[in-house]
Amino acid sequence: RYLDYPASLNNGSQFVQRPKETYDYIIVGAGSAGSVLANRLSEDAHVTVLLVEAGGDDSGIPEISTPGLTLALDTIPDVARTFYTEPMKTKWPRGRALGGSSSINYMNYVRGSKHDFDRWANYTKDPSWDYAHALPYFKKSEKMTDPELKQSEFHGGDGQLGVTKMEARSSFSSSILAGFQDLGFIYNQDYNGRTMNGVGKAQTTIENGIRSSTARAFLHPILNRPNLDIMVNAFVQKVVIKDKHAEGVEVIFQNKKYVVKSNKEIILSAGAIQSPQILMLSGVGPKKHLEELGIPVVVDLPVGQNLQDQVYSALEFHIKDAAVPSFPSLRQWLSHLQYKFFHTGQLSSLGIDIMAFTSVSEEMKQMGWPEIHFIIVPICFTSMEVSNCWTCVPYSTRPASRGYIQLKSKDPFDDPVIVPNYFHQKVDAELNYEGLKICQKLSQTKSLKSLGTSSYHNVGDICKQYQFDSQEFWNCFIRSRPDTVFHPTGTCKMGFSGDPSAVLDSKLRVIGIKALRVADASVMPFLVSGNTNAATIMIAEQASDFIKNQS
Ligand SMILES: Cc1cc2nc3c(=O)[nH]c(=O)nc-3n(C[C@H](O)[C@H](O)[C@H](O)COP(=O)(O)OP(=O)(O)OC[C@H]3O[C@@H](n4cnc5c(N)ncnc54)[C@H](O)[C@@H]3O)c2cc1C
Repeated sequence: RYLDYPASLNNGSQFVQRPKETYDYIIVGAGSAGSVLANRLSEDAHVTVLLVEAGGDDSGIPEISTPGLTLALDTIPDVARTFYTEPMKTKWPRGRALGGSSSINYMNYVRGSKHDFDRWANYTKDPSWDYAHALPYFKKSEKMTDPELKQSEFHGGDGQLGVTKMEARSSFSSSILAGFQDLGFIYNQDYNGRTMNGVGKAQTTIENGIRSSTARAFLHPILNRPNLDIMVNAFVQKVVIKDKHAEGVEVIFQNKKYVVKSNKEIILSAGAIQSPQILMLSGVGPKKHLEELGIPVVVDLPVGQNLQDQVYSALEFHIKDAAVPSFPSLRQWLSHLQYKFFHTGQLSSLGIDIMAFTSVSEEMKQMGWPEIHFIIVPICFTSMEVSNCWTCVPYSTRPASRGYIQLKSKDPFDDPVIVPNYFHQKVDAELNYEGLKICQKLSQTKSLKSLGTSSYHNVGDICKQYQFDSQEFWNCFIRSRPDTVFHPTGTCKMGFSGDPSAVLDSKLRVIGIKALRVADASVMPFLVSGNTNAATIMIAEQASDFIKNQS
């Protein structure tokens, strides 16, 4: 079966063609977390590190490096692997190249609230995860380029990950900024600072107009480190565990199977879908489920449970003045030239310039812990209309619904079963409804009206059995078209000692197995109040120190 596995991205000579028999550390997956771990662990010249990535080299693919071409990534074969949820077929792409999902994501740099990290620390009973301990790790990896924010106590300027603060350059962006303020949102100049609530300019993982994926930030500068081997187009099918000790990994590479051993530790960073899949294929997972598939059980753990993902139903609006200038050929040509020579202009960003956060309940308002995140996109998704249309995406930041991931079969190349249970908890739909009402009001503000924002673009024929604009109507609307914010997490959850729902201890060690950790988005016990790339990078920074300090 593995002979069919696609390997079409570049497999350049700087990558390993034949792995050594043994390394000190083996990292599975070169995504947001794995790239950081590879960099930090190989800083010590006395240890050897192998990084194994299922996808290929990310360099030389303009759709990855050029922020304005992100949506065109859909047309590039093999930079992503697309999974589908059940029972509703929502598309879940995951990056499959160096940089993983950070090579295909929308580059919003949102860390989450300090309350999110304090919640992790309270839950795991481990202060390493509280905000006071997390903040230095966020700052460590960050290379903030905004001169004002760079001076702030909340930001770092000397790290690897380029972060830029967007400008409200177009009349559309400045109208959105003003529109939220018309609704009473305060202007917040840094949602990654003291508080998240309010409206402000987006921060993005872009440096000098180029996507700062974790591959570009953490791997490209160290490709020549002699103690770091990187295998691309190499697929790990399981961890070899003997006497509850992780000894090595089985890797499929160029149609051959290799068993590579580790002297110290194996770290799974294959993401929230594939880290639990690899664990289950290795015999670590829910006993009954593994037995049904005939997989010998090594440790009975709730792997794949606790799946959390943010979900939304968005509203799209027509607009008279184009949100994104349309691309007649001359303009397109100039835009490409401008980008080629200066890395500026329309192609240097994805056009998401403004973000807003709000709380609904009085308690959350007092705490400043946002319950809804608004992402404003200057195009319409349902029709991919790039002009005269904009989208308001409101999503509940900390959904209460929980789903799960299970194996479909023993075949490592089979997609797992993904059941997100979107809107199973009523409160998630209620918050989406609150968000949609704010989107409606936003479209009616003086600032948006002056641009000619008019009727809805995506309401159409849907839910016609209900009176338009009634709560029943919106309830039906929300449930009939849920879409992912692309933030699956929690499927290898860390927990407190004795926690029956945990897969990992609070230092990210797989419970009951020696020399095996997980470090990626799957370890989060609860979603953060925003996007997940920054928090995943922070997790990898912490994990690197746990490993170096042998804690
Ligand atoms: C379309 C999209 C838009 C997003 N937008 C944003 C955004 O704007 N801001 C934000 O903060 N977050 C965003 N995210 C989410 C964010 O990018 C992810 O949460 C984050 O990248 C997850 O990091 P990770 O290390 O857990 O996994 P990944 O980055 O997905 O890395 C996993 C890696 O492991 C590799 N792998 C998997 N299985 C194997 C195997 N068996 N053998 C070898 N290698 C394997 C994969 O190929 C991949 O490279 C977005 C995600 C997507 C998909």
